[in-house]
Amino acid sequence: MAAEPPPPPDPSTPPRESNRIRKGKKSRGAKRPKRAAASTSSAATMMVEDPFLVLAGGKEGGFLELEEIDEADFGIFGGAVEDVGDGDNKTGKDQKKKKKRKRGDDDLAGDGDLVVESEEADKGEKCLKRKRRNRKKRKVKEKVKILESKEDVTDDNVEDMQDEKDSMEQDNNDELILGEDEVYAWKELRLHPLLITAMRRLGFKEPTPIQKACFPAAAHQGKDVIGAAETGSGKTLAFGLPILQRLLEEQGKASRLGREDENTADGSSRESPLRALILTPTRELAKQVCDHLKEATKFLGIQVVPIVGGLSMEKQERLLKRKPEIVVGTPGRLWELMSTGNQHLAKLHSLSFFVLDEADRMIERGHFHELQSIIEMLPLTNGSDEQTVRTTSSCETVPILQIKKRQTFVFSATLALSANFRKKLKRGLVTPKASDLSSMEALSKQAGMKPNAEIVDLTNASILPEKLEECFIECSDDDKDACLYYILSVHGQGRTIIFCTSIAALRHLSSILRILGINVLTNHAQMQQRARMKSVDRFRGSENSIMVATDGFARGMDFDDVRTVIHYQLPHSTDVYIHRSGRTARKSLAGCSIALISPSDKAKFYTLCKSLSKENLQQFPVDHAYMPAVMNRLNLARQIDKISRKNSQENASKSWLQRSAESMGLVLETSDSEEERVQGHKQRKATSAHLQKLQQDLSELLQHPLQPKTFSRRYLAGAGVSLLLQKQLEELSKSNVNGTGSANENKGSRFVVIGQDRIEPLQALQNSGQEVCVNIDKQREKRRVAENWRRKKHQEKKRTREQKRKDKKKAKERD
Ligand SMILES: Nc1ncnc2c1ncn2[C@@H]1O[C@H](COP(=O)(O)OP(=O)(O)OP(=O)(O)O)[C@@H](O)[C@H]1O
Repeated sequence: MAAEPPPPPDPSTPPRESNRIRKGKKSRGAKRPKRAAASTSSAATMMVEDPFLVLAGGKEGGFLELEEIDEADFGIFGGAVEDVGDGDNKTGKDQKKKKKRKRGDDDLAGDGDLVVESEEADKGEKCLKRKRRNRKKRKVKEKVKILESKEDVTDDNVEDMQDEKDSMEQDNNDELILGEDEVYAWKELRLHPLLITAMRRLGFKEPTPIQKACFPAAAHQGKDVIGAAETGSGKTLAFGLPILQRLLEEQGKASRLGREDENTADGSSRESPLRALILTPTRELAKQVCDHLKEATKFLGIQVVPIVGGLSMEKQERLLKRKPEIVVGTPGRLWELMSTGNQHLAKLHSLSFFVLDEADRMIERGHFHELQSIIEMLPLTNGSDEQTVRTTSSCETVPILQIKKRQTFVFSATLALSANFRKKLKRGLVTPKASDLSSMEALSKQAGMKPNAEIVDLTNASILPEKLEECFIECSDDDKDACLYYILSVHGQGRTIIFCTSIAALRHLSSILRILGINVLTNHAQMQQRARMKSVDRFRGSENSIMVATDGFARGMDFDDVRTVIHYQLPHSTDVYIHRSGRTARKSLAGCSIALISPSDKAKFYTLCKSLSKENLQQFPVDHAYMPAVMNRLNLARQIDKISRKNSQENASKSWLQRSAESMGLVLETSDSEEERVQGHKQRKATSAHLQKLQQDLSELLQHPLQPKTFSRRYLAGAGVSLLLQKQLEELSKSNVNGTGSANENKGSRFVVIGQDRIEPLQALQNSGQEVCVNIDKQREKRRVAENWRRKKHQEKKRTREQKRKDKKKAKERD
């Protein structure tokens, strides 16, 4: 097993660097992405004291404690727990601001000041309000939890709970982003009023095409749905909203019939049966779908819980005891709980929705057995449309509701159905064997898909996001690290995902990048589930975070504004490439996907381009002047990595030997002679000194921003001087005028480093990317034409030479 990556060489190492202005035309960067703008002015003021400060990278992401993750998952009202931490500090600041405002009023500040102050006052007030609300919500949640855990719920308690819920609803109204008349499109769909409010709160003005296409069939006509649309198109709510609509309609019916009161009085109001079971192929996706649905069900009193492997089973059993209506999980853990007789999961007769998300992935090897077992547990769906469920278990009463037949939703980013699938379904011709889940058709049929299912296929030839810009860099296998480091340190701005196909490559890469002072997160199948969830949360938490992940991360994960996706290794299939690239350019934002192509990747790459019908692709512009500096650092990092790995492997095997000996009650004796021991000691000392030296050298290099070979400290380029640079120059000249004349004393030896804001990969590509033909057939044709031309030329030359020789010979003979 590979050792854990070693820590970075020096904690003081600046995490990431910025370009510097240099002589020549390369100072592009006049256009800046919006997000960087906020930091510009503060960075400029920092520069005079410590020019390198402005070069420091982005802020670290919030590191969620496990308990926090758990709380966020399992909130009663379905909403994620809002950030109420460090409230004291912030409140303190707010109070200070308030005082300041008061003083400002008294001092009768100028107009501009007043505007700023009143804006601040508004902000402060909003902030306080939000905090009060959060505190209140927390209290309510705690109270509800306590009440629910009590076995004897009294009428008073129930009334209290209702009051608190009412006040939450009031809060809900306060949080609305959109006005009532802005959500006309949802009303047209006849979405439940409470869901419309939820959409207003989420700021979702209108349904996405897949939601619009699925909702009427699923919610109003009660049909099964097979849905396919590009990644990031809102598939979660496409199946989520019909589920919530029906649950809310049934709640409404029940309360109209006065049954809710009855149930509440006997304390079983929250003991609802399982109504929707959503299966996802990965744990991360399950958590994401769950969080997304929780967002939508906030204030609705519908519980959604995630059931995934890798987390405590006891805790999940406790969660299921709360009888959540919606369970989102992965087949493995769900089946584990079902097969051990979990009562809530066993009540599948009450199930109204069975959902398979990312179904194409689900049918890949690995999930077969559990998926098959779960599907076999499902009651048959061909009962009557309206069946009354009265089943009771020994200890619980299932509310008597008119439960319609179960609906099946199968969603995916790609749709691999035969042209006559619907006909086959209708005629009952899709008759998979009991164990056949190898295709979407067989899976859909086995899951109970009915013949009148709605098939919504919004995929088209190019299912990659519209605003995605794809490009590639041609390099040797060995240079992939260098290219990657170049992108991250020269351009790297914004959230980035680096995809590897193998865990070994991921480990190597993340270790090297960390040694180079780039703080990367990792996510792969051999990590502990909690660690994976933490890394996802940290990735979400910072807008400059970098994730190195394997393909498990490629599907369905939804992050705000991932700016760049880098394919360090090419995926094995076009499908995975689409999913990987689809992590960026979501929600109509632009994004960039860069593939690193080594000679051994070429054939695969051309096939991929062909299957995506791409004739030309842009080449990412790499400024080779940076490469010597990149290679310097990389060579040091590789040496450090090699030594550290060797050391940690030795330590691991030594401690294993010791542990084994101890467990057998043996004393470990070394067979080494005294001389060998001394020799070994000396060698270790020398290695450690060498390691230290390497680390020191690297950390010295990392203290300076990466410079191109042609960089001159004496001259500034006139063109393309960015706003940040202009401000820094202004500051610099001011500080010189203000009497820090000592700088002039020794002009030759002193220089000032000026931070240039970086341009992100997408912008670099747009500025100077070059289109290259990636159609292998065309390339072959071109090569053949060129070859023919060369051959012809060669023959022509040969003929001329021959002719000349003959002419000479003839001339000689004549003489
Ligand atoms: N109607 C809407 N309006 C605006 N944003 C929406 C709407 N519906 C969903 N979203 C947002 O779009 C993003 C993508 O949604 P979702 O994760 O459901 O996409 P997806 O199709 O499942 O993607 P993937 O195939 O990658 O899983 C989410 O952040 C979600 O909040």
